[in-house]
Amino acid sequence: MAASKLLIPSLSHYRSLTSAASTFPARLLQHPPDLVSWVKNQGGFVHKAVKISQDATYGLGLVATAEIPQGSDLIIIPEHVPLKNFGDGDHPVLLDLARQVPEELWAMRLGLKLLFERAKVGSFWWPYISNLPETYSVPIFFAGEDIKNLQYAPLLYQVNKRCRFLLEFEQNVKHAVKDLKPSDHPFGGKDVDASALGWAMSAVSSRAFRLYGKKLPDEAYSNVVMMLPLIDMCNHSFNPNAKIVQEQDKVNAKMLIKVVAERVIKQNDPLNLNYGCLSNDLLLLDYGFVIPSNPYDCIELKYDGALIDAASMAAGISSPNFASPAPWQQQILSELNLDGEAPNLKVSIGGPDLVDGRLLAALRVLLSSNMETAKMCDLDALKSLSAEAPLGIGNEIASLRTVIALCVIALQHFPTKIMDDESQLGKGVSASTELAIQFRIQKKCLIIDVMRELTKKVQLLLAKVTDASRS
Ligand SMILES: C[S@@+](CC[C@H](N)C(=O)[O-])C[C@H]1O[C@@H](n2cnc3c(N)ncnc32)[C@H](O)[C@@H]1O
Repeated sequence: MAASKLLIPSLSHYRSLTSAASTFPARLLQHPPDLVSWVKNQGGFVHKAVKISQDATYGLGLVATAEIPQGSDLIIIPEHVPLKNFGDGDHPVLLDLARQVPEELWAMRLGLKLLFERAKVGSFWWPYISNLPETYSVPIFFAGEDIKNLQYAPLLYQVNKRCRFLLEFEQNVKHAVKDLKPSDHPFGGKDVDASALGWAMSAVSSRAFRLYGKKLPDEAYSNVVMMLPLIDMCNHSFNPNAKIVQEQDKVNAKMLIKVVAERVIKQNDPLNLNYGCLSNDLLLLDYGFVIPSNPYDCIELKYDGALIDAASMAAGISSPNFASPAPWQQQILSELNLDGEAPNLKVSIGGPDLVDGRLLAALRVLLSSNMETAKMCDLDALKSLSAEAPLGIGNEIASLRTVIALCVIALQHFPTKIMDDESQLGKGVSASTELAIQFRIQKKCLIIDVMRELTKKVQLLLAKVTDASRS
């Protein structure tokens, strides 16, 4: 839903950690060491036709300088090269701080290790770290105005949460290191403020991969988050030409991490990995970019009887009863976890399913007056948009029209229209304002696309009703 007025903390007023370099995107060192050579010197492999290149939109990336056959190894890095989380023997103060980080902000844990290595004189990973971007385009660094420019409350909530965490964690870090001798100081005596913590968290969230770690007693593998030097120069595509593979080295049984060509890669093609089937919310929060027409993007709504009653009435349904369901309907809502002791009221519109299955099932059931049919119907069929009108065509038309009306309400919550957004973009705005406006344009386009798709479905159903009444 669109944003209400919130007091939004932001890290934008914090001074950058280092002086600005002249190249885009600025790196920690203006002339960092060559990463390809470093990986090779560490016993790694880099295909001779793979080079680092610069792109105006994506920053640095990897590109093929000649055609590369499908199945070729592109990069191999040995086990000691990835930057991983602290182990038991590591700095006790940092281990303790890492334990204070909530699970959902896992990137901060590895971020502490990254800051530790960044501050350490002679760090093994300095050739890698010095190649990292100096700044990130994630919304925690947006000015307050640009956070508001996102116009979408669930994302504002997440940005707010991250900013508050970083401001509080800054105090914890300061407290933890204040009485340490210089030789014990984990950051070489350097001040680590919320901006430095935000830099590290963003470096990790935008570049780390979740891979297999150690084999567990039950023969499964643990999950480990790692930063993969050079491999993390690959940019993202939902239609990637490369993938990451883990393999055991035949010589010393150590784990190798490889990037392999998934198909023929033509000369001058960028090497892309799929970072995951992520919504624009996650892409923006963790990586600082959005994908136009992202098939995994969606809008989040709260399942709320009064809101759905309003939507149903707007859709022309005479007396909907979402706010006061019958006991048998309430029973099905509980099975959908939309009612009961600890319901999950978060539902979504958009993404591959178009309409959240739980929302669709609830609409179908609450708009049905036929208890017997509804109770007999399989829950999976009720949740599936591709199931052919499981509770009848009239019920299906009413359900889909209600979703369309919910879309209209969601659209009305945005303070500006797409036309306004586009004209603002046309005037020339800062990079973060542009990103925020692109984000909200994409959300609005998504809603309109869903409405279009559902309207088509309603029209097909209406045509069926007309055909049936003629015959
Ligand atoms: C793993 S790094 C890739 C290397 C990075 N481009 C660099 O300059 O170091 C991920 C970052 O690359 C950029 N990026 C990757 N894929 C992108 C895409 N499809 N569109 C826009 N930016 C992208 C974003 O800044 C993202 O945070």
